Order: sequence, then C-alpha cells, then structure tokens
Amino acid sequence: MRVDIVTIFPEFFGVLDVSLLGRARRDGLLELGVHDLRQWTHDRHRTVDDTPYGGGAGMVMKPEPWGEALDALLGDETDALVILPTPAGVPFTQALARELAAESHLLFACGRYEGIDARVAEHAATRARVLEVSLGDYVLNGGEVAAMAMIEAIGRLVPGVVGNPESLVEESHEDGLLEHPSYTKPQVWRGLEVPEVLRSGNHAAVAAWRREQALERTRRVRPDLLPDDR
Ligand SMILES: N#Cc1c(N)n[nH]c1-c1ccc2c(Cl)cn(Cc3cccnc3)c2c1
Repeated sequence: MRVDIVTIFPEFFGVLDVSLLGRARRDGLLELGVHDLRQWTHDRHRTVDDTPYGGGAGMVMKPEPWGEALDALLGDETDALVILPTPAGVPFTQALARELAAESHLLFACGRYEGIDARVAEHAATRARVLEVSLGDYVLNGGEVAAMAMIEAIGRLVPGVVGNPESLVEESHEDGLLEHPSYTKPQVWRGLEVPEVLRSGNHAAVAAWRREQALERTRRVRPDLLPDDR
C-alpha cells in the first residue's frame, strides 16, 4: 500500500518513521510520502489561504495549490482514494479502517484554517474516489491528527504489518464488542489477584470468560454498540 500525505506541517508526520509503521516501511509493506503543500505555491509568501467568500471568521485554503498537488501525486492514476479529514465527514470506524486497508493507494489531504475550498473535493472526484472522513465528534485544528490516527489504524491492518495476525482478532471493535480485560504476571499485585479461570489451563473456560467479560464491558461502557438482543 502507498500512502501520500499533503500538509503544511510535514514535520508532523516524522513519527511515522518509528514503531510498527516504521518497520512496515522498511519491510516494503507500506510506502509513505509526506509532501509540503507549499511546494505547489508560486508567490513569494507561499500563500495557501485566503478570506472566505460570503464573509465569516477565519481563512479558507486556496484551491490552486491543492489542485496542483493532486495533479502531481495522482497523475493519470485512476484507482487512488483521496481521503479528506473533516469534521463534516463520515465517521472513521474499525470497519472503515478494514476496508481502507485493502486499498493500493491512499492520499490524505490534510487541511488547516477553516477548511479547504469545496471545489478541491469536487474536482478531485472527477479523477479519483474521494472520501470525506471524520475522526470523531469533536473539533481539531486541522486534518493532521486525524490522518495520523487513521493511517495507524489502517496501516496495522495491512497484511504482514502486525507480526501475529491473531492479535488483531480479539481487539476492541473487531467483533463489534469492546475487548476483554488483560492480565500478566505477577499473579497477585497490591492484593489484587488474576482471575483464577485465566490460570486454569482450561482453554474453553478462558474463551467463555473472555467473551462474557467483553459483553459485560460493552453493555456497561458502550451499550450503543450492542443490538437490542445482546
Ligand atoms: N477528521 C477530522 C476532524 C475532527 N474529528 N475534528 N476536527 C477535524 C478537522 C479535520 C480537518 C480540518 C481542517 Cl481542513 C480544518 N480544520 C479546523 C476546523 C475547525 C473547526 C471547523 N472546521 C474546521 C479541521 C478539523
């Protein structure tokens, strides 16, 4: 999978060189390109924003640099998916992350200010699939944090990136439930003991306990994830 990121803060994505995704890049499982939007400006001040038509507070990102950036990064390619983080997007979920992990080329357009001129998404849709996605129902200052979270959630689902694929199965949201609590040594810590069933060696009993714990935790913390009959 190739991931391109366009942003006015390219240094923000330096962290993608370390940890899991850093190794995936070195193993050739993920290709990452981070691009400074200002390389597609042509004025002395490298201007990327201007005042909004119709008035209002803040500034809007100009369409011209974005258009040239997408021209340069998409070329004649037709199967890229352009992802625009925005508070007004569809919710980013584990299911969507799983879908996006199957893509061959993702381009994240990370805006700032009050947003990107709407014609950028409109014109991009004439040459690629475009998805406006929101990380969640709160407001960030730009698209970078959202893109970072999405790239991590998607990247770890790309086959081969996570060493043991089994570890992806029992995670929160993978089966629609929150994950069961986890324990490791010591057996007793500050008077708190690891549940006996986890030390029983009875794999069926462990699986049943973990399932029940996941259901109970989901009912308590995220009842909205449960259909009425669960
Ligand atoms: N994804 C996501 C997401 C989220 N969940 N919260 N905020 C964002 C997000 C994504 C992209 C931009 C761009 Cl471009 C500019 N801003 C700042 C802003 C602030 C208030 C209203 N409009 C825009 C962005 C916020």
